[in-house]
Amino acid sequence: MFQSADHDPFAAVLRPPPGETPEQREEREAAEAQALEVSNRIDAEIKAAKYALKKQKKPIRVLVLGQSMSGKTTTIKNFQIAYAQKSWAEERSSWHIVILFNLVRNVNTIADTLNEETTLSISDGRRSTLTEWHRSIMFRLTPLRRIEKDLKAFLGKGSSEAAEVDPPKRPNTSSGLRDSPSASQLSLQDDVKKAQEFCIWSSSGWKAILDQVKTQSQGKDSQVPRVVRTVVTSCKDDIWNLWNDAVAQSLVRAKYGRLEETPGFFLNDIDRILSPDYTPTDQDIVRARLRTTGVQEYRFTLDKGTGTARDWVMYDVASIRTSKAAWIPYFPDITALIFLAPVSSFNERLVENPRINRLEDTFVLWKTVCSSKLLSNVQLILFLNKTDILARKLEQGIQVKDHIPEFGGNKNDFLSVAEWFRRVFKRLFIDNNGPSNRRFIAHFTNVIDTRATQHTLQAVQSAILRSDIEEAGLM
Ligand SMILES: Nc1nc2c(ncn2[C@@H]2O[C@H](COP(=O)(O)OP(=O)(O)OP(=O)(O)O)[C@@H](O)[C@H]2O)c(=O)[nH]1
Ligand SMILES: [Mg+2]
Repeated sequence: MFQSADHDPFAAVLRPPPGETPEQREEREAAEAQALEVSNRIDAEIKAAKYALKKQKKPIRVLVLGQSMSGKTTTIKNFQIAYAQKSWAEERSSWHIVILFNLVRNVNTIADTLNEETTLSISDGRRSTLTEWHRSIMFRLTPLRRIEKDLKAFLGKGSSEAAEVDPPKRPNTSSGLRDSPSASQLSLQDDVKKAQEFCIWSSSGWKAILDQVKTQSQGKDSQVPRVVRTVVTSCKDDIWNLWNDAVAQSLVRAKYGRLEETPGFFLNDIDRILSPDYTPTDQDIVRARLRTTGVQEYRFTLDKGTGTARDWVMYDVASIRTSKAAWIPYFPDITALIFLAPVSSFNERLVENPRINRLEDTFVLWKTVCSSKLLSNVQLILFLNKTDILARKLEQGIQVKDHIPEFGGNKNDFLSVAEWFRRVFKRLFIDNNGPSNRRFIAHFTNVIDTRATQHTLQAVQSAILRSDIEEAGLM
């Protein structure tokens, strides 16, 4: 209800005193102005102190580690979906060209297999399983060779797999990495030399590549995405017919197993991807494949669930295979390490060294991480990843014991196998953890399932924050 000035206590206080002389008025106004100035100064000081405090609050640093193709970058994409929606939305359309590149590679992989069959049949002196129909389709698909080459040039290093390129070499850069190891780490000097490659390459992360795509799409190379779309669209029927041909499928299966389960496979989505109004979905983006080279740094502000915002820096550490942990001293102040173990790889061999089983290689890397004294205060979080592919392989009857003899006569169903793998990782953790009192934390994941992964990330966030608080001695 309206109150008259007579009943308003503030109006009463602020009203000039009755009978105030002009001198008294001047004096009063000067005092009021001074009081206002002091109040403004205090406000500014509080603001500056708050800002300094915020700046002082160190970000939480998380290493993401695992062999090539284990799902490190895909895990970080999930963090971006959860905590950096704006930049995720901005990048969405740029993924289109990466997805087209993946699709073109799928087609050329099939064409390579068919070419091989032609060569082999000639050298074996037998009749090829291919017909004139195959040959004419392959002829019409030859422009896709040139398209793949152009796209590789357009997208840069990340578009070639590790086996296709020389190991990266570059001088060290800054961005949160230590310039040189401390005195206590001098024994690692030799390894450190080899670790030159573990520097942050701002030029090869997916963000840098997408920025480049954006810039090039506006500049002189702007015709590349348009030409790619036009050429691929003109080949669409041939691509679809070839992919659905029984002879081609059996040759591809004999060489690669199920091509549709390999990373960056988009042939079954060709209609959708080539439709004029196509925009990549979250699912398409997490399935797209771009290799990471060197070490990439990603920053997020995480505030969901905790009430207070906190900056996180995540390092996507690619190209790590060495069991000598030369790279460790380069990452100071790490709170947690997310380790990606692709459990579906139990029947695969390393591309770089076909004598080594991929999962056994992961066991070795995990052991190195668990036993590292430099990481002894770092909370380890294990993602037993690619469980969807593991389940499919076991359903197809692939026997774990044929590839990992220690598995022996255990049951070959998903639950038994997954639990057996978890126990192996846990045993390696316990045996190599030393005096550290950190807990064993493991999650079964399929990081291309963005919904399920969001739940895992919440648990991961809580575990990491808890570890950060414990380290600060607040618990
Ligand atoms: N089906 C399935 N695919 C996955 C999963 N995790 C990752 N992928 C796919 O596997 C491919 C490789 O994943 P990345 O995240 O690029 O692997 P990475 O560890 O970053 O590999 P590098 O950059 O070579 O070190 C991508 O095409 C992903 O979509 C998973 O849990 N299930
Ligand atoms: Mg990567």
